[in-house]
Amino acid sequence: MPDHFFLAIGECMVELAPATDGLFRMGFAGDTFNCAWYARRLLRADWSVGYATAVGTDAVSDDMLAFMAGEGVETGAIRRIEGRTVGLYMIALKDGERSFSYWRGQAAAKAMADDPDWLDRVFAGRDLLHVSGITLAILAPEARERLCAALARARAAGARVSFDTNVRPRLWADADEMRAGLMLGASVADTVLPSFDEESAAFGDASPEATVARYREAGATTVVVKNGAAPIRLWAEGMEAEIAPEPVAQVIDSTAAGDSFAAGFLAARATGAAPPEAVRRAAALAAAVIQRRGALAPDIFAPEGAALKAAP
Ligand SMILES: O=C(O)C(=O)C[C@H](O)[C@H](O)COP(=O)(O)O
Repeated sequence: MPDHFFLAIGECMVELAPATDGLFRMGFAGDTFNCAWYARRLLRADWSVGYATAVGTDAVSDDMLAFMAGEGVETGAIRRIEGRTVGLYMIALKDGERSFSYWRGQAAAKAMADDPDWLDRVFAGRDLLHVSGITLAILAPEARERLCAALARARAAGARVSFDTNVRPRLWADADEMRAGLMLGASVADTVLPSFDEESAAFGDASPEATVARYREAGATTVVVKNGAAPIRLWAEGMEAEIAPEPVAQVIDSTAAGDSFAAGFLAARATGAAPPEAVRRAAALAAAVIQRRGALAPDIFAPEGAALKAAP
C-alpha cells in the first residue's frame, strides 16, 4: 500500500510522433500526463501516481485509460463525459526541435474543472499535486479560477503544489489573459518550473534571475528556470545556484524535455534529494528523453527499475 500520493492534473491526448518513412507512431501523451508517467518510473511502490482529467466514452478514450492503467498510473480520478472524446496532437520536427499541431477544441478535458466538489474530492489526501500552464490554458476563465481555488484549498490542507508554466500562446485567448493565467497558477504553487525562452517571450524577462524574482514575488518557495543547453537557475528555500546540464551530442526530439525534467525534479525532492541534486537528476533524465522520439521513452530505463541506462 502506498503511503504517499502524487496526482497530476491536465489533458492527455492521442500523440502522432514522426517515425521513419513518413509514418507516424500513435501514442498517448500530454505534458502533465508525461510528468506522471516519468514520475511513476522514478518513484517506488510507497508512492501512488495518479492522473486527473476528463475523457469521453468512446473507444479511444477507453484505450487511453487502459494505457494509463497498464503503465501503473492510477485512473480513479478521471471523469468520463458521455458523448465526448479526447484531443489529438501531431509532432513536427526540425533539427530535433519540436512543434505541435493540435486538434483538441472539443476534448472532454476542457470540462474537467466544471465541478468544484469533484476537484476537492480528487485533490483530498494528496501529498503532491502537479499542474501546468497548458492545464490552465485549455479551461474557460471561470473553470481556471475554480481549479486554482481548489489547488489553494488542497495546499492549505497540506498538499504541495508544483506548476510547470509550459507557455503555449496559441492555447490562450490573448497575451494578457495568458500572463494573468500563468501568474494565477504560480500564486497557488510551492514549486514553479519555467523555461527561460518561453518566459522571456511571454513576460519580457531580461534574465533567468528576473524569472526567478517574478515567481518568488508570486509566492513560490522553489523556482527552477530551465534554459536549453545553458545553465539552469535554481532558487530554493532561500538558496540560489546555477547548474550546467551535461551536453547532449544530438537532440532527436525535444518533446517532453520539460515534462521529464519536472518528474525528475519532483521525484528526487520527494525522496529526500537536496534541490541542486534534484536539478542534476532532472537534467540527466531530460537529456536522455530528448535523444528519443515522442514524449514517452520507456527504453531509457533499465528493465529492473528507475535507473537510467547510459546514453545511446
Ligand atoms: O503541447 C501540449 O499540449 C502537450 O501536452 C504535448 C506535449 O506532450 C508537451 O507539450 C510536451 O511538453 P515539453 O516538455 O514542453 O516538450
